Amino acid sequence: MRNIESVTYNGEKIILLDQTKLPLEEVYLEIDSVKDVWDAIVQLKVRGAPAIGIAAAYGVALGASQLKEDDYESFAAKYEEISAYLASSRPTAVNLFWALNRMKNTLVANKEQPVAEIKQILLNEADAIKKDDAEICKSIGEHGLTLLKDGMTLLTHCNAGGIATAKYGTALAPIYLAKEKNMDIRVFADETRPLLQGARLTTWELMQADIDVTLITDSMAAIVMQQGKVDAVIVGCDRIAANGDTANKIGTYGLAVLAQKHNIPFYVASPLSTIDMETETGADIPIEERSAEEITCGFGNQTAPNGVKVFNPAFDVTPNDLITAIITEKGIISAPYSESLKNLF
Ligand SMILES: CSC[C@@H](O)[C@@H](O)C(=O)COP(=O)(O)O
Repeated sequence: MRNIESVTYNGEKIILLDQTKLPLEEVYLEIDSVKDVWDAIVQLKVRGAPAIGIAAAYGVALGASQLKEDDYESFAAKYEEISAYLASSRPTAVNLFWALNRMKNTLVANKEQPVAEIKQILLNEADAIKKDDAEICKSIGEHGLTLLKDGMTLLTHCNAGGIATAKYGTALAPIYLAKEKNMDIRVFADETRPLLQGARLTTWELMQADIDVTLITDSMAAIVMQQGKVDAVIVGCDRIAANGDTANKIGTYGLAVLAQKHNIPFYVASPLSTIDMETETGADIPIEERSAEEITCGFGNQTAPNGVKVFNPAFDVTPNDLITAIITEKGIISAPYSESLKNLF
């Protein structure tokens, strides 16, 4: 598998794979300001819950490294401002807040160190978050692989692959590991309106790895399931509430309903960093709403009348009773999720 890094740090700048340019161009941005990290997250140049967390961790570490304050109190006050700013970029993926929290804990744990030292410790912590994520994704892949059999066809939505994480992805990790074992796994990739993460990113990633992928529009998921062409659905997620309700890219809930109707298992792949035990149910998960133009004028092509009213939620919530199992780095869990999730921590 080609190692495509969506987020790296070269000692001076954050290097981001610009996911808005894919699949036509593989462009890497060199970022040296917190504002540019914020913009990249908002504009989905870097996207996918774990990758957003990694980018925010590097963002806050980079911002801290540029601060002039050399006493801890004033340094920490400025640090808080940077962290709060990055936290305001996108509301749904809990990994953003999880990563900023881990960084803050590192700051506080090292408050007795000289500020110059703390700056390096923060950069090291961002590196550690990224390194951990690659290992976590591999482990999700290993657990997920136990659910796959040679010859299976999976359906996935959005992009929960390597470029949405440090490596391997979450939903795509078992598929990559199956490929390493020469298993024959086929994938239907939903286009994923309106920003086409499935069409642009998942197909690109899987084709790079020589995995058999077939692109369908979101509205074709029903027919491929009805025709018996799908053995399981596997998706990533942006936040799992304490009762197992799961927020993921808009359209995921509909897929889960369809999967139930057709007796197809519906799997969610999730690192523990995406599980939010402080959010009780899906109703409490903040759902990002994005601009009308993403629907009326997608990729610069106007497809709706000027002034039309638009509703554009970026995520929906799949109720826990539609989820066959959640695949984590610590193993596969199933209902009742309130108990099985609690046992993971
Ligand atoms: C491993 S990525 C999991 C999720 O973040 C992914 O499925 C998803 O919904 C991404 O949405 P996006 O808006 O592209 O950031």
